[in-house]
Amino acid sequence: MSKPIVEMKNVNFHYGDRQALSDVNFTINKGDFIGLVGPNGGGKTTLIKLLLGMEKPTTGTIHLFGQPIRKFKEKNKLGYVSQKANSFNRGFPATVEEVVTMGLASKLGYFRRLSRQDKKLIYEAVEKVGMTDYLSENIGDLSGGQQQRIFIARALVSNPKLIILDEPTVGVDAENVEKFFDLLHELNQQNITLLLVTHDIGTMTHHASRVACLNKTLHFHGNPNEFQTLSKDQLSDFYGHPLNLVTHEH
Ligand SMILES: Nc1ncnc2c1ncn2[C@@H]1O[C@H](COP(=O)(O)OP(=O)(O)OP(=O)(O)O)[C@@H](O)[C@H]1O
Repeated sequence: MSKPIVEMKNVNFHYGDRQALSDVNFTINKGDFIGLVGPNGGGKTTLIKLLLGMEKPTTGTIHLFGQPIRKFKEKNKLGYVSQKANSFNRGFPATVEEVVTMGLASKLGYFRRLSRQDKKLIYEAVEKVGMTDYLSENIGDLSGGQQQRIFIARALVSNPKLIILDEPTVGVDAENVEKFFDLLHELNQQNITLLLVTHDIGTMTHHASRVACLNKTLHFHGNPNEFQTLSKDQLSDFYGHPLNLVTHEH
């Protein structure tokens, strides 16, 4: 079996006196589509910051693509779509094409001319997310769900192997959430590994291949069917408060 893409071992993390992560052992294998859930303040964003190298574990180790994280340099293999990505105001002066082009910034520097190959990458990424008709529109004029697609395209231009998404469907209506998950499914079929932080447990369990539940430590890591069969008491223990798991019939 190939090495995991992400391997966290005995990871602890403190913000000053506050422990945000405690003895986290977590692996992501190639081809996984992991839904990361947990209560507010459970440490999901902190875990992402560690994977992106924005914070270092207080103790414990992290390997990315088989390398210790401090030696890992192939940043293009990691794509990131943040929670606040879809909050551009109307009239924000950048077109869809310009926003997606920013995904090549680490390769190009901001002001270099685009080569024909760069343009091809940009158009292919926009096509993959089904937004070709919107290339010259202002990003601020798109809906939250459409903006989120553009941010996926921006992540796709660097040809990432793992995309991390932090609550990408906040503020997106139910119908478009479903379409968004369909897009994630397609990307996953094209060999892109996904780590999705979400509070939308019902929709996620229909699409993810594994579910991880984080409340300081990893309380559950298994397949969505097992997650759905957890008892109310088990879920309440994980979440620190009662939780009704609402799943949607398909
Ligand atoms: N910069 C910071 N300084 C101090 N404490 C922080 C900081 N960022 C987060 N925390 C604390 O660390 C804990 C984990 O926070 P984190 O944002 O990782 O949780 P989360 O699971 O992403 O929450 P949510 O679902 O609400 O986004 C919380 O107790 C939070 O208050």
